[in-house]
Amino acid sequence: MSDTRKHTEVAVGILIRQDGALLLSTRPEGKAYAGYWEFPGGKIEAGETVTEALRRELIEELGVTIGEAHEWKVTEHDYPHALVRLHWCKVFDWSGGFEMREGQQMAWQTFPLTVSPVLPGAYPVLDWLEAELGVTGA
Ligand SMILES: Nc1nc2c([nH]c(=O)n2[C@H]2C[C@H](O)[C@@H](COP(=O)(O)OP(=O)(O)OP(=O)(O)O)O2)c(=O)[nH]1
Repeated sequence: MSDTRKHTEVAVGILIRQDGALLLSTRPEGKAYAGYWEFPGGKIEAGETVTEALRRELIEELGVTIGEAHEWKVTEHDYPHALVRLHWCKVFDWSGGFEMREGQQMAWQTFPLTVSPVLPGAYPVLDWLEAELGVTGA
């Protein structure tokens, strides 16, 4: 029953470059929605904070060590494979190279996005980001 499904907690990083571009990457083969574009991140493991999980995931996936992660929004999405709770963090500082350690593709994006398809769980956040950049941009 849907109201008894347990949420999978996920930490997601919105890496924002100085020019305002956002980092998206593709989901590796073998995962649900393989090939879809998403913000980097992954499941929070037992005992981890959102920030700790995000830091670990970005090292594992991209070889990037993040500075401060600013927890921004929490959203939920009900997929056939999982009911996820997404903890969105903005990140402005990082160090290290971008190595696609899981064979992903990456792209720095501004609006309108030029990559697709994007994971549906990211749609609301993309709308908020686009609205913000519309206000603060230019
Ligand atoms: N990373 C990320 N996950 C997202 C986004 N939007 C969205 O709905 N999700 C969902 C998809 C997945 O169900 C879940 C993330 O889980 P995952 O399977 O990618 O995490 P993981 O890397 O820890 O996976 P694994 O080690 O278990 O293979 O969150 C997004 O923009 N980025």
